[in-house]
Amino acid sequence: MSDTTGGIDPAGQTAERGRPGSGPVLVVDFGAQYAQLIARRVREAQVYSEVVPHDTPVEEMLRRDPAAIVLSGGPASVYAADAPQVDAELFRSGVPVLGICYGFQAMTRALGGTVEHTGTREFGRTELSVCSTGGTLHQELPDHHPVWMSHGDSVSKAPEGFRVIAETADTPVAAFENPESGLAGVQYHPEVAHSPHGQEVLRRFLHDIAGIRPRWTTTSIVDETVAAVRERIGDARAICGLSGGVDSAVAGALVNKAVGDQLTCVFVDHGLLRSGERAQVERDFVAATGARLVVIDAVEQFTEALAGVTDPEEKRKIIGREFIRTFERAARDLQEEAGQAGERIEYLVQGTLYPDVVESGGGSGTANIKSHHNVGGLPEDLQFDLVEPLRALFKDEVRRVGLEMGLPETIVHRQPFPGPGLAIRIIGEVTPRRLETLRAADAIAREELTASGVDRDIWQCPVVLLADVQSVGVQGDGRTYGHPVVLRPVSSEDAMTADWTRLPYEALERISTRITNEVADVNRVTLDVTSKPPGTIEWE
Ligand SMILES: Nc1ncnc2c1ncn2[C@@H]1O[C@H](COP(=O)(O)OP(=O)(O)OP(=O)(O)O)[C@@H](O)[C@H]1O
Ligand SMILES: O=c1[nH]c(=O)c2[nH+]cn([C@@H]3O[C@H](COP(=O)(O)O)[C@@H](O)[C@H]3O)c2[nH]1
Ligand SMILES: NC(=O)CC[C@H](N)C(=O)O
Ligand SMILES: [Mg+2]
Repeated sequence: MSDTTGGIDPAGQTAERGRPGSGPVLVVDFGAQYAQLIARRVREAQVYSEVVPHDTPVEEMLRRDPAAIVLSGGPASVYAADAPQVDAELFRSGVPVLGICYGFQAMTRALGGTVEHTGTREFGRTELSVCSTGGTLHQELPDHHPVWMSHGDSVSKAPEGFRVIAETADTPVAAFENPESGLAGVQYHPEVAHSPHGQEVLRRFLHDIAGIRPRWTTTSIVDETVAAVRERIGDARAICGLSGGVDSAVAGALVNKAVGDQLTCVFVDHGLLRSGERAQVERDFVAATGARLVVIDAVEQFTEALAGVTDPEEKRKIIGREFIRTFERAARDLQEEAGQAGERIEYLVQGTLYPDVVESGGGSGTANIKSHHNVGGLPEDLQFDLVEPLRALFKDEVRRVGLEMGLPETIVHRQPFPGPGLAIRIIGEVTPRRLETLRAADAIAREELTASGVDRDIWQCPVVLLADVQSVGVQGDGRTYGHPVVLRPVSSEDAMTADWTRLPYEALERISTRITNEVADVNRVTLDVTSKPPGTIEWE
């Protein structure tokens, strides 16, 4: 992925002990539930971090000049025939390594210690006893404190040269370290919120054992990304797909800062937008950034391409393709405008975030849940070079970068709206009439939610039109046979998981009454009370 990031690996996270490592902290993913969470916690300790799959060869990892490596947990048993292994070469490279759970066990095995299936299993909250020999990882922590466990195998003997620094009632080797070689491991999960001292343990490893200077701050993200983008784009020209959402606004602002008016932002009106969206984007973004913006009318093109299509993945792929065709058209127009002096526009900037990548099946061994139009929905014949400076980050991280760049709260705290727009909120074929119905219902819901002051409590509230479902109603003493809409209010930190928001009944009542009174084809309003997982936020 490094070739599409626009290069946000910060330089200079050097290990003070003269070890290599001006690159990121690499989290090696052994199929963990929490690999991204580890990377995120490392970034919270102000050290840049990215996840790599466990089958990445050691030489390839070392080529990135990692500041340290964290081996994640995973479902396998280290001694199973097909269990993913750690190449012992890694431990000879001098790069500091922290093993977590499976990573701890795999590290033990690679270094000559013993892992056993002892029959003891620990799941959930477990009390950790810090050994009297102390150790760097648990320095200044209480002698007994809770940690989160999830394992069936245990380390029964630490490798030679390692000091056991913690135990639990059932696990005699719950953590070890060899700080002189920059190596340490823990059986528990320091990355989860249920290990209340976990962040301190990670910090000890990164700052004290690995000797990395904490310098990944929003200021450094901005400076380093701007420098990397400037180097990547050089004198060339670029366009940025701008949606009015926070991700593309921040990506556009970063690139604008890097290359100024070599960048033109392109907003596509595909006819799948919400009411008033186009005008709002034209007004707010230009006012906030001064960047150059062109608006392309592609309503007819998208309407025709989507005619007759009902399958969600097919819709997403078509939308991804048509977005790119529209960007190509915009690039051609801009080149023609510039006349002979204008060179080909090679770069396309997108506000892609990590959740878009992982849901599109772009993580290591992760399933394709849905093809986000800007990742899994891209056509194979894509001619642009992608510049995606936020590709490793989560939205709350991006919001902090946006604030650092001085973008207004109206943009930074805007609720997300998916690129495929209302098309993935009409269950069934997308037609102009159905779009109009949904647009009207959505406008009412948004208006009422804002009026009841809950905008900042919810992540977003899609309104979904069940266009292929009809139900009988009675309105004005007459029978109606209309469509239901679904309200899907969710709360979330990063869209990877979400809960349904308990909205005030009064707000729900006003939304329901107004939609059924004011929107002709809708005679029923329902509420989606499903968390994610098992549901997703959007219905398609
Ligand atoms: N109407 C549009 N015109 C141009 N580009 C778009 C449009 N919609 C989406 N994109 C591109 O697709 C990317 C992904 O969309 P996505 O909705 O995830 O991000 P966003 O709109 O920037 O932020 P948010 O998630 O807050 O809505 C955007 O960052 C942008 O580059
Ligand atoms: O730009 C986008 N292109 C897409 O194809 C897309 N699909 C979902 N989303 C948004 O991503 C977040 C997670 O959504 P799901 O729980 O439905 O997967 C939610 O915020 C969704 O609104 C998209 N955004
Ligand atoms: N969460 C983990 O990494 C578990 C490791 C290993 N599968 C065990 O059960 O012990
Ligand atoms: Mg959006």
